[in-house]
Amino acid sequence: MQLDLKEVATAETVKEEPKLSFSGRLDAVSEADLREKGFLGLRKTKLVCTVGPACAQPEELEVLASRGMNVARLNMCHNTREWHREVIRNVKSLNEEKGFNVALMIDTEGSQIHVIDHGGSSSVKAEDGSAWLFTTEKYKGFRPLVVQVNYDGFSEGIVVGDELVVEGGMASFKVTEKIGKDLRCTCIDPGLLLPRAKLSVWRDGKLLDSNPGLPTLSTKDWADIDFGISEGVDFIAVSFVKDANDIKQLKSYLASKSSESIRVLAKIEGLESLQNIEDIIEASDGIMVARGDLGVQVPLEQIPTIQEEVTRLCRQLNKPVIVASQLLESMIEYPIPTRAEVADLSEAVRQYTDALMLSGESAVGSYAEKALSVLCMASCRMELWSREENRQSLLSQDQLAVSLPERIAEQICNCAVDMANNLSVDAIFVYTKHGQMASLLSRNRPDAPIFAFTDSSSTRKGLNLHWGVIPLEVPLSDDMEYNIVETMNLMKVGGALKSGDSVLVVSDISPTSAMSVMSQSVLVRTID
Ligand SMILES: Nc1ncnc2c1ncn2[C@@H]1O[C@H](COP(=O)(O)OP(=O)(O)O)[C@@H](O)[C@H]1O
Ligand SMILES: C=C(OP(=O)(O)O)C(=O)O
Ligand SMILES: [K+]
Ligand SMILES: [Mg+2]
Repeated sequence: MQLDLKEVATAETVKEEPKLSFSGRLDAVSEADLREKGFLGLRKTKLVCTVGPACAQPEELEVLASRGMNVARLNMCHNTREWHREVIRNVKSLNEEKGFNVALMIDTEGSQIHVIDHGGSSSVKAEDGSAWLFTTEKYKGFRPLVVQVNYDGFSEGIVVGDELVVEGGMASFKVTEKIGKDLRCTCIDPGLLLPRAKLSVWRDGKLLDSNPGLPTLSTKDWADIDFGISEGVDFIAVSFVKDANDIKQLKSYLASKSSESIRVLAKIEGLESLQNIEDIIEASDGIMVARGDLGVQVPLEQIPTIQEEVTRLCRQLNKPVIVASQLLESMIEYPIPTRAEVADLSEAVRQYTDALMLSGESAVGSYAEKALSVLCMASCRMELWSREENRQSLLSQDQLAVSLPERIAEQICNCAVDMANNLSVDAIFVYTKHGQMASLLSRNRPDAPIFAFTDSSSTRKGLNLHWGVIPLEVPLSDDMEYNIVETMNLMKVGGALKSGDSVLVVSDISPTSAMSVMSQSVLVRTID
């Protein structure tokens, strides 16, 4: 259906509505990218950066934001709440003053067992056959051959003969004696002990659940969550999720605090989370494949297939997924990545992950900006290749929805993307309240970018994690014609839409009952 835009724009039926506000403008980065590279040049894969001492100053955050950071992650394992508060406020000021749209994520510490900073040099070598004491005693300073462990109950359930493995294999120790809560051990696999290195316990080649009594969310985590609510973050990533109840519990807490708009992400980093993976994905608003701790709990050679399977399941169940940890680890120290790192992150992009994440590369590394541009360039290159190879046509998508209105929305989005690809439209516009149709369009990984117009600031921030979606906040009217004309004008003013461009339009802003079938629409417009 081809419509004459000029005719629509001058039609008398157009109501007087408030003009689109400043926030309705395209974010500064998409606008610049669009001008430089055009619609098809826009990056689809989203980028998450962990903020640490190396990038926390406003100027440093601005560099990351202008280079494409979509989400700033704060790892609550480290530093003080005051420090994190300052970062959150700096990011929000940047958004307001410089027109960025960076969302904020806090990541809980969770109940993990790790080595306490030993106060010595940044790493300590454990020699083969050397005798060590793992203790819960609290002391300051460095003692040779003693390792301080953070959790008082860490040795419960551990017996003589068990193995303590540091960071998934940096070093291993055999338990030779239990002395109260402490363990005497012999190093059987020499290596390095880094500050805060994580510990796992193995018996007869099998991982033990060494902290069965510990809740997924500790008292400190709940305090950090309250902090996140009061600072108005957009995402909470929950570490060491065991089952769907962990997520449901947090979501009902958020609802009780009228903060249900905060999205809850489940981090897949333990054996139990893998056993309950489908339920966890269904209960959460998104997933992080946390390969760091996953590598402590499962043999490393299983991680690639777990990543691919979790990524596939997330798209199937229409939840955004982040592939995280060690993507460009060598860039913490060096200005260029290894070829293997580029191959690894490109593989995640080829699997159509929604987002990639930097950890130490941005938090403590010397080359955060360079690492981010490696992610940008490698993602764009792989996205282009996937388009040219027509890889999305290989994607099989089983039906997701159950109720009739949901099935209709899903079918509209599947067909709309098919149509957009076949017609080679320049852009897809979707008008959306809660982001549902924007995510259903994204799920199909279309060639054209999806501009999602919403009147909810939390929907806008939430959509920051979805592949190929550029969210904008605008006042929406019940009059669809008005919305279309205003947003087309908005995009024309910024120079994003030009004469001859074609746009496919989808909407879910009418009531979402079966009665709304008629008002959910797909149409294609050519700009004159
Ligand atoms: N807010 C922070 N303050 C200080 N250091 C941080 C902060 N966030 C991250 N880091 C540092 O960056 C490293 C990588 O971050 P991340 O992968 O999130 O943590 P972890 O190593 O605990 O899994 C951390 O080990 C820590 O040294
Ligand atoms: C992202 C991860 O979690 P964290 O950095 O909090 O340990 C991970 O383990 O890969
Ligand atoms: K964490
Ligand atoms: Mg982890």
